[in-house]
Order: sequence, then C-alpha cells, then structure tokens
Amino acid sequence: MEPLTYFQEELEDHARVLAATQAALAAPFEALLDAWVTSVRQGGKILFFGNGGSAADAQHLAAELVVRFIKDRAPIAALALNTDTSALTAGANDLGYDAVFARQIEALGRPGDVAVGISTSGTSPNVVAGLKMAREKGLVTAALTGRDGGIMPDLADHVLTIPSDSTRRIQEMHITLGHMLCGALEIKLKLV
Ligand SMILES: O=C(CO)[C@@H](O)[C@H](O)[C@H](O)[C@H](O)COP(=O)(O)O
Ligand SMILES: [Zn+2]
Repeated sequence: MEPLTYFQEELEDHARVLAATQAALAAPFEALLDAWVTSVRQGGKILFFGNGGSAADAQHLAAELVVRFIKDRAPIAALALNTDTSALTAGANDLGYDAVFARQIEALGRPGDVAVGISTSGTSPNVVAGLKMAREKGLVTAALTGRDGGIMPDLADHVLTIPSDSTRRIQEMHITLGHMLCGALEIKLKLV
C-alpha cells in the first residue's frame, strides 16, 4: 500500500472509531468521571495500570493528575503501577508476572480509591488480577478496554469498551477519553 493511501485509510478508520465511541460511551464516561470526583473529594487516589502502550497511557494519565493538565492547580493523587521497575521486577521474579499489579494494589489500595485497569483485549492476566484484588479490597474498579471487553467487564464497576477490534484504534480512544476524564475532573473540581 502507498504511504499516502495508508495515511488516508488510518485516519478514516480513526474517525469511524471516534464516532462509534462518541455514540456509545457518553453515559459510562460520565459515571466514571463521577467516581473519580467522589474519590478525589474524599481523599482517595486513582491507580492506573496496563501493559505496553497501555502502560504508557497509565503513566501519562497519572502524571496529568499529579502535575497539571490544563492549568496549574493543587495536585491530584494518582499513581501508575507499571512505572516502578523494582516492584515490577521483584514481583515478576518472586510472585509471577500475573501478580505485579495485584500485589501493589494489595499494598497501596484503600477503599474509596479508584483502580483503572487498561487493556485493549480485556484479557491480560496481570490487569485482570489487579482488578480482582481491587474489588476484594473495596476499591472502585474501572476497565478501559476494547473488542468484546474480555474478562474485565465482570470485574469492573465502570466499563468503557471501545467499539473496535484494532489494538491501535482502541489505544487511541483510551488516551483521548483519559485526557477528557482529566479535563472534566478539573472542571468538576473547579480547578480550571
Ligand atoms: O502498544 C501496543 C500496540 O499498539 C503494544 O505495546 C500493546 O500494548 C502490547 O502488545 C500489550 O501487551 C497488549 O496488551 P492488552 O492491551 O491486550 O492488555
Ligand atoms: Zn501502541
């Protein structure tokens, strides 16, 4: 395929998935936003976790909340569980890779926090185990996923399943919705 054809087709596909996401996910977006607002107002924190591109999304979104998104403001408590290489490598080495997020949630999660598992397939065992542990510990659970949602919808109070089977398209919508959640959180908390 010619690069310029690829350019057109990728953006057209992106636009189709964007439109489908807009049509399908307004209500779950608002519900998850309310959960974030409640948690932050009560002194809770948002815990993000995922693999690969979703790990990048997790640390990106945690940084938006801790540092700044639209304007300078007080920090919002958030953490990405895929950024601590010592916890990740010791967890994987000693407990197994499936346990790397669950263990950190067991250590750091408190009732009222929101655990946000990010997985395009909804089946990554360590993300699934993280959500299970979050539920056990009384956190609010959220799944950013795609395809048919995988296993995550059964484990999450809030489910945003991007209507696409393409990993890259799902990831593009995850970061878009993640940015929008950060922006809407600032508006709701009247920080902008
Ligand atoms: O970014 C990409 C593909 O766009 C990859 O790094 C991708 O995130 C990795 O293959 C992940 O391991 C996929 O895991 P998941 O989304 O199914 O949980
Ligand atoms: Zn990617």
